[in-house]
Amino acid sequence: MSEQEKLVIALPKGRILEEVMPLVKACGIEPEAAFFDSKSRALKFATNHDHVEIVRVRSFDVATFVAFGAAQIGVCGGDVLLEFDYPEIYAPLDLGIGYCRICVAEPKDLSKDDDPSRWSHVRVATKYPNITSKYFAKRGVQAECIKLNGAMELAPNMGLCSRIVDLVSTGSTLKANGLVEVEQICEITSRLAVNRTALKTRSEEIKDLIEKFREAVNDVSS
Ligand SMILES: Nc1ncnc2c1ncn2[C@@H]1O[C@H](COP(=O)(O)OP(=O)(O)OP(=O)(O)O)[C@@H](O)[C@H]1O
Ligand SMILES: O=P(O)(O)OC[C@H]1O[C@H](OP(=O)(O)OP(=O)(O)O)[C@H](O)[C@@H]1O
Repeated sequence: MSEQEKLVIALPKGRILEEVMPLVKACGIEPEAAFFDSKSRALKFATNHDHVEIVRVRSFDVATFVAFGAAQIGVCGGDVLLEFDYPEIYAPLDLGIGYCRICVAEPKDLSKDDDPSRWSHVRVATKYPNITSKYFAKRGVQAECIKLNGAMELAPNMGLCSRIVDLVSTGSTLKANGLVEVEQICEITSRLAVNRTALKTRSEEIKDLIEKFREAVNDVSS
């Protein structure tokens, strides 16, 4: 079988991977042993199906691989899908994993006398400049975004800005860095991401896989 004909599934190598693998297994897909070997430097893996391959990439890159058709299907956080907003991606299924929320946070001391409804301009450190700008634009607030790729919680303490927009789950990272949540932008879970062209040209196999994931999600939640 040529590489062209293979169905490529892109999975995120971070924290979601552990939660997504039971779903992949429930779909009847088992990656080769190297996938589970932390010493392996391989990035592309065969599976128990000749025509199915798995690539393991960074969470943000899953969306890019799927949008450009390098992978036909993938799993990534709703935060990533919102940030890129790729028209080429169809995200039909909430997988019910990777629960978190996108929030605006600021130092505890600042929050005591702060009133977010009076903001007209904010400088924000974030990994999500598009989500942040859109959110504040809707409220008529001009957002100046400083793009960071991690450790956003450091920014207010180091004079980069007063506020951040980041993912919050337990809240312990905010707390450990003297920050408090002042607004919630949206809730996030991980979703199945499908390339729209592939959905048309390889409709049967992709719809079949979406259905398998749907059943796996239902089985887990029932
Ligand atoms: N604290 C959290 N709790 C629950 N889900 C989270 C949390 N942080 C991130 N997520 C979800 O998991 C996804 C992947 O996050 P992860 O931390 O594994 O990778 P990353 O730091 O965004 O990317 P990378 O490490 O590849 O740069 C996020 O896009 C989000 O949907
Ligand atoms: O509310 P909590 O449960 O503390 O989780 C929130 C933290 O989790 C994520 O960071 P991650 O661990 O992915 O690190 P990074 O984004 O800095 O790489 C997010 O960016 C927050 O820093």
